[in-house]
Amino acid sequence: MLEVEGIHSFYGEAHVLHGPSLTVRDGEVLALLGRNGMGKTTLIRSIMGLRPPVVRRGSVRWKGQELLGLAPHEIARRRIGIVPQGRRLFPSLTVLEHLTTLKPAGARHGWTVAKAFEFFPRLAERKSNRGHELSGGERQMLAIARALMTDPELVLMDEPSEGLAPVMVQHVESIVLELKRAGLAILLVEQNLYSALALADRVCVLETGRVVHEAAASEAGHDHATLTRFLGVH
Ligand SMILES: Nc1ncnc2c1ncn2[C@@H]1O[C@H](COP(=O)(O)OP(=O)(O)OP(=O)(O)O)[C@@H](O)[C@H]1O
Repeated sequence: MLEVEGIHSFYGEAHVLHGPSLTVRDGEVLALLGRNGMGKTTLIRSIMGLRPPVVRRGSVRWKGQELLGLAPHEIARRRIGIVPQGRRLFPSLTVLEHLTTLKPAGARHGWTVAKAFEFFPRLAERKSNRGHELSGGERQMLAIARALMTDPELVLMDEPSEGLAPVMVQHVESIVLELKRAGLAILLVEQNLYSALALADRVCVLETGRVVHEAAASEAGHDHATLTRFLGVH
């Protein structure tokens, strides 16, 4: 279980997160919603120990242990993976190289390269292609496959469907559901409300760095007044 409690994150003197708290339970998908600039990416980066921002107060506990103050690679070693906003791939590395940077090709346990290729057959076909040669959808699959190479129990996904064609958005949704079925917990930042409601067990709305609403996804779907108020959807 991940427990974020009252964290305050800053970019220089700009105070962006004003003490949001949330919990991601084992094996659940929690969708983090909110309009642009409300602090979703900042929250993901704060959990993963990425700088900037700087977290000045609060706590991020994973299985009861404090993560704040640890470096991102130490957090990854505790089995938290990240699919960052904008994918963050290396243009000159091949698909295979992206995966083997994190886990040797001969590894036999957990998410191996072979298992990733079975899960993403398209990546197997493109294994010798470099990052810059991949389509948007292939890049997103690679970003997800790379996160899986750390054998995570929790994956932080920052807008995995951003900029993808509708057919790829559906594909990414089916991947999220399959990972959930495989037992992973997922904290999913998602701009598309309907996608979030279809994938998540619970939703949490962030507004100017504060959690302003939390609900089961099944209830949130019927609560148009709240959604309109916080997200501007109709
Ligand atoms: N590196 C940075 N330096 C300074 N301010 C930043 C930086 N990154 C984000 N911010 C500011 O922090 C606030 C929250 O941004 P953040 O990217 O976390 O929002 P978001 O909810 O993820 O939005 P989006 O959907 O647009 O990514 C915004 O006001 C943004 O301008």
